[in-house]
Amino acid sequence: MAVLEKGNITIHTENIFPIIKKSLYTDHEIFLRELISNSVDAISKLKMASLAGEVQGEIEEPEITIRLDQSKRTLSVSDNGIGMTADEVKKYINQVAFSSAEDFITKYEKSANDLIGHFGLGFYSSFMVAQKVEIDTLSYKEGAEAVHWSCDGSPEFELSQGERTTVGTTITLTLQEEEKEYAEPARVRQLIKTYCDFIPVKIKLDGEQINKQQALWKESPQNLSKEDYLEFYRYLYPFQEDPLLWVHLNTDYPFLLNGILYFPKLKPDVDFSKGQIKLFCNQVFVSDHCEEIIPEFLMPLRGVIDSPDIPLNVSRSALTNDRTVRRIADFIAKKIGDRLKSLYNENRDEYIRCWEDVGTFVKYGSLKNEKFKQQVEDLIIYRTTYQPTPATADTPQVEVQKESGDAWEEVSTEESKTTSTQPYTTLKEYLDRNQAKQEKRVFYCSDPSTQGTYVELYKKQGLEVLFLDSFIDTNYFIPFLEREYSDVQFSRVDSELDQTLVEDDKAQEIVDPKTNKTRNEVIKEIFEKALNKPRVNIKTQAIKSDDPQGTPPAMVLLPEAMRRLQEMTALMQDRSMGFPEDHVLLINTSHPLIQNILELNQGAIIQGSGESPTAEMVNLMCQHVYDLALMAQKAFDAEGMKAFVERSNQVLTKLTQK
Ligand SMILES: Nc1ncnc2c1ncn2[C@@H]1O[C@H](COP(=O)(O)OP(=O)(O)OP(=O)(O)O)[C@@H](O)[C@H]1O
Repeated sequence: MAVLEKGNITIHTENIFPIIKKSLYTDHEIFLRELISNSVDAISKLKMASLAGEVQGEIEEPEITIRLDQSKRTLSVSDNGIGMTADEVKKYINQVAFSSAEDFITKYEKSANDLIGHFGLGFYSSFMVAQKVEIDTLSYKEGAEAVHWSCDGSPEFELSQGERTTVGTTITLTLQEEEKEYAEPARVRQLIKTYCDFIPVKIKLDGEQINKQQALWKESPQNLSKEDYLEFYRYLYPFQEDPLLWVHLNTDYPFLLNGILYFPKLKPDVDFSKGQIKLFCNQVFVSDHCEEIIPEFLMPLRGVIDSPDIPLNVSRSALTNDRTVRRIADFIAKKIGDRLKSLYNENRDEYIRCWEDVGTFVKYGSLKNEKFKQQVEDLIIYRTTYQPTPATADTPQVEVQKESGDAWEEVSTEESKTTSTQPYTTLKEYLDRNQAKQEKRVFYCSDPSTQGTYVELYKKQGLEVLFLDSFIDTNYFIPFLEREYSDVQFSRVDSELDQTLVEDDKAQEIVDPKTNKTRNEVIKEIFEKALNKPRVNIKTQAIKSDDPQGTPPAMVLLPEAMRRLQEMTALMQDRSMGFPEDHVLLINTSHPLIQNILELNQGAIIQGSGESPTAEMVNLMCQHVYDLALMAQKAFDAEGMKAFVERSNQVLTKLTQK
């Protein structure tokens, strides 16, 4: 075999190999992905040359073959791509690759950990696992001669005449002893499945094709069915619930990007910081972590993004600041917003069905990203007590933007086809509808289980209440809404009773001629005396109702400003907020029970003794009324519960005494 050239690789490669081997790549296995990517490139280059009429005759069906020999510890990757001439080997392997490797090393020597850890050295990453690398190649060019190149990891290479007879390239690695696993068929199959499953060229091992998947994101959405998208999701995320909806991304300007992003059903402990989107580059798997590419608020999404325009051989911090990456992030966010808009506008029932999960995501996105907020602010809906009748139900008009090449699909179930029973509204609709009655006030409920009584009361009086009862609502979204709608007052249903709920007809009626005290004053005094709790602010109001028996005799209120101060203090001290001792006890003077207590108390006064059985009964009743009101707020501790049970028994005994 004639040696064409023997020489030293000119750059300071003594420094390169130890670094390649040790510090740059934590995952040695990626060498195989690099070799296969090069083969795919070579195959597509040959195809292009053929289309340009540069290749004589038909080209073979593209194919990559992997051969393993465990006894010789070799692995080879063969392709029937474009091949290389001796000059090209000199240019692309000896010079270009080494010089780019040197640039690379110079740049990252000091901060090897700052590397994205993928791509960059391409072909030379083979030296992470090989003690010797050989290239056998024959160019497609007319008259080209086969070339053999070999390098044992030292700065010396050898270029000689080769024996290859078919166009293409074979790279053969003689593996280092500690890397011999890469000659095992099972290990190689697993690597191909991870990195190269979606590659559009057949990869064969032992005569069998080992990459099988169709890269669905590269297909035209028009040719895909709902089942195709679901199947693909199930393949990517096995044993997970089906996604709620998805968006197929397709653009080639100003950057090339394809992908399919799915909205999964959110788990309550969703961690917004960890992404599960898979990043591909030309159908080769790159990473499960695209935190630098995807805006944080899109992290709950799943699926695939494939873009050769995402720079992969730069540091993570450089990636975050990269202009194209920022544009890609904006593009994705916009597409997600468009997707939600179209669903909102075209299938509101379906939108509502997904809202519980999608809503958290949309609200979080609005908090995090101003542009996204502007896009979705009219799409944020709230569960409401309002019951629209078909005649008055107004469907808000939302402009829909559509671009060709995008396809929207969603999972529709049988139940979603029936009209939703839970009414939802936007804030704008709420404000418009209630302008006359409530002006610019929004009543909301943050916990239906403890504020149910209050919600009922508002509802009966025709006041509309919104439910802002998710974790994100109470902790972040309500303050956000208050900032956004600074002219609107948001009050929780248990913060105070709206004036429309009370009547003051009887309030000023004098009931004690001796002292000239009004009915309300007397009731207040009775409770103050019976409860003896200076931190509880007792108020008296008559709740308006056609059926006073149906209203609560008393309610515990937590005025908005006071409650927030307490919440904030608790948050700052990093403790959960117990039920505040300072609160308002509102006595509903129109309730028959309060009326009875008043009359009972008057009887006790006539007897002239505070210690009389009647007076004692009044005390017990007042405490009981207070406890029942607390109970509606779930504000009982163990002590309180014990006292309540004991007193209940006492009251029942007294009532049943002959
Ligand atoms: N199987 C192959 N067939 C033909 N040419 C090849 C093959 N493998 C490598 N080459 C040539 O060698 C060059 C250097 O390859 P290398 O993998 O180092 O870098 P790259 O592919 O250009 O970039 P990347 O860093 O993205 O891998 C390629 O650009 C190509 O011209």
